[in-house]
Amino acid sequence: MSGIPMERPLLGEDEAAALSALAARVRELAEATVLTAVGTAEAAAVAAEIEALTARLAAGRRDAPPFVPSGERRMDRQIGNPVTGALNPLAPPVELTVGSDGIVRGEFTLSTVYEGPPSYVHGGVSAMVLDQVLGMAAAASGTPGMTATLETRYRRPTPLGVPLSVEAKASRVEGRKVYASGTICGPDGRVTVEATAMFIMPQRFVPHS
Ligand SMILES: CCCCCCCCCCCCCC(=O)SCCNC(=O)CCNC(=O)[C@H](O)C(C)(C)COP(=O)(O)OP(=O)(O)OC[C@H]1O[C@@H](n2cnc3c(N)ncnc32)[C@H](O)[C@@H]1OP(=O)(O)O
Repeated sequence: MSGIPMERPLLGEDEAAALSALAARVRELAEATVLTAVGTAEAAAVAAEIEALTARLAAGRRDAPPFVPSGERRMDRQIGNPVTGALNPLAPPVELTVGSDGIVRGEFTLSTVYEGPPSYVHGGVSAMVLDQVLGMAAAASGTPGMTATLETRYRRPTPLGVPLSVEAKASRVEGRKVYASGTICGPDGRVTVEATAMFIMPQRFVPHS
């Protein structure tokens, strides 16, 4: 069992917008931190200011990341998600849409905070993005589930700082199992990473089980 409660408070529109704007500033801070060359004294002074700002935010603390009321699909509500969540400074965030053809698509750019090999995206970050997008494709098929397997094939390096596209689709459903596949492409449209995955709806979530 997780130590984080399942029940979540729902954010209103104004609070979601304000906290998303805060997360955007923290994302900028993370990149500025990785790239800064201000010197040790200035870095120490900024660290002290950030410590004070963190204490201000922690003065009112929730037990778990909040949700927003869902749109058409329940999967839209996790605003703290590390891939798509506007509220999460660790998320790029990747904005995804689900087409009437069941294909989940998104465009995103990854900054230097996601660097693996110099000037390229970390392979684990690509896998995380694909896990999310394939998982949403599985959910869009009507059978959401937990990732049971995820296989990635890194065809060529994925560049940082340029627009990337990602898409995925569920290929088949077998009872509680859903199979999905997808790709990340560079700005030239060539595939950099391919993935296939299998998601399983836990027995406890099966209606009337
Ligand atoms: C659910 C709601 C989610 C909402 C999502 C919204 C979209 C957001 C997108 C989010 C995206 C991000 C998502 C994330 O990040 S999810 C986080 C990463 N994934 C996990 O933490 C999953 C951990 N594992 C489990 O919870 C359980 O093991 C699961 C749920 C996977 C199965 O436990 P369950 O008790 O249900 O299984 P069972 O024992 O009755 O077996 C049933 C069948 O499955 C077969 N099998 C089992 N495991 C595996 C395996 N690993 N590989 C291959 N096969 C496996 C098994 O042989 C059997 O086959 P058969 O004998 O019937 O042929």
